[in-house]
Amino acid sequence: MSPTLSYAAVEARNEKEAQKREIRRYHKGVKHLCENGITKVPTKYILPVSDRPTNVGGDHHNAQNHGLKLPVIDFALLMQASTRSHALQSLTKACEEFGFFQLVNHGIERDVILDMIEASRSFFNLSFEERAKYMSADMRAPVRCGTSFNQNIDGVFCWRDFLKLNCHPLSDVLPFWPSSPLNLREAAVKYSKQVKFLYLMVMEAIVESLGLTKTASEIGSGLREMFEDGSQLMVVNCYPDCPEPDLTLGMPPHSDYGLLTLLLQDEHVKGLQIQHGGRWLTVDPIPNSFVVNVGDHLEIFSNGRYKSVLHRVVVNSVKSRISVASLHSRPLHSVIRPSPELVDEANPRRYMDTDFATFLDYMNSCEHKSKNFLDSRKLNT
Ligand SMILES: O=C(O)CCC(=O)C(=O)O
Ligand SMILES: [Fe+2]
Repeated sequence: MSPTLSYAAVEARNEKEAQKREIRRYHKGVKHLCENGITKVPTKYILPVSDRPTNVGGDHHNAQNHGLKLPVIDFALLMQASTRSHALQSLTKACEEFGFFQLVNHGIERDVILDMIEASRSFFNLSFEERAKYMSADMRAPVRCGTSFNQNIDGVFCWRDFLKLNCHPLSDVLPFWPSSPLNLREAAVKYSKQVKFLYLMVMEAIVESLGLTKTASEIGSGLREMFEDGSQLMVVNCYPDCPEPDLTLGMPPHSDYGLLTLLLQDEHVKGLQIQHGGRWLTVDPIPNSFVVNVGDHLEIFSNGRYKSVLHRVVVNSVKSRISVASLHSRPLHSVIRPSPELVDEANPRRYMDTDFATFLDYMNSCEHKSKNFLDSRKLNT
C-alpha cells in the first residue's frame, strides 16, 4: 500500500515533475521551442541584466550601433611570392591588434560554400524527431546535435542549436554523419576538405609571420604534416529569430579553443560581435569571405603574442541566422606548448602544456566562461 502524501508534498512533487518536463523541453532546442509558437523568451534563457547584449558595463551605446570593419587579408596576395611579405605584415598586425580578420579571395568555389549553407539550413528544417537522432551528450561523438553553449552545465541557456561534425579522420567519421538531408554529406565533405586546405595555408603563413624560421626549416616539409593530421570540428550554428533578443544571446562571450577558426558568416544577417578596446563591436559581413580568428591553442603556441579574443553572438527578432565554424587544432592527444623559438629570458614561457583532450575534460567539468580554460593554463611569470 502506498503511503498517503500530504497536500503540500503532492504539490511539491508536482512542481518538481513540472520543472523536469520544462528542462527536458529546453534540451530539445530553440528551434523546437519556436516551432511550438512561443511569443516570449522563457526564463531559462534570460540573462542577468549585466550580461545582456544591450547593457554591457552600463554602456547602452555600445555593440549593435558600432559596426566593425575587421582587417582584410587577401589570400591571393599571401600566396604570391612578390606580394607575400607585405601580406604577412598585414597578417601579423591583424593577429596582434584584433585576433580576427576577414579572408577574401580565398579560392573556394562559390558553389561549395552555397551548398554547405543550403545543406545546413535544410538540416535545421528537418523535423525535431529526425534531428533528435543525432543528439548526444558525448563530446567526442563523431556527430552531435544539441543546443545552448554547453547544455549539460549552462545555468542560463543561449539561443542557439548546433550540429557538430567531427571531420578527422574523415573515413572513420563519415558513416556517422546525418544521412538526411540527402545533400548534407556530400556538401560537408567537399566544404570541410577545402576549408582544411585553406587552414593549412593560413597556418603556414602564421608560422612565418611569427618569425619561426627555425621551426619552419627544421621541420621543413614536415610543417604541413604537423598541422595536416590535426583535429577539425565543424560546427553548424542555427540561431532562430527570437521574440525578445535583448534578453538573451545566441552565444555567450567565449574564445575558441583551437589554433584557428574559419567561420562562414551569414552574408545577410549580422550577429557576431567581438570584444575590442573594451567594447562589443558587431562584425560587418563581407560577402564571400571567411572570418578567421586566433584560438586559445595559437595563443599558447605563440607564447601570448597572438591572443584569442572574446566573441559572442547576438540574435534578432526578424531573421534566423546560420553560421558554419570550422575549428582546427593539433591531433587530439598532441601536446600544445609555446614554440621554443618564442621563449627566452626576455620572454619566459607563459603557458603550461595542454592538449585537446584536457580541454574536453575541462568543458565537461565546469561552466566554460570567457577565457577561463586558457587562464587555467597560464603560468605566473
Ligand atoms: O555564429 C557566429 O558568428 C560565431 C560562432 C562561434 O563563435 C563559434 O561557433 O565558436
Ligand atoms: Fe566562437
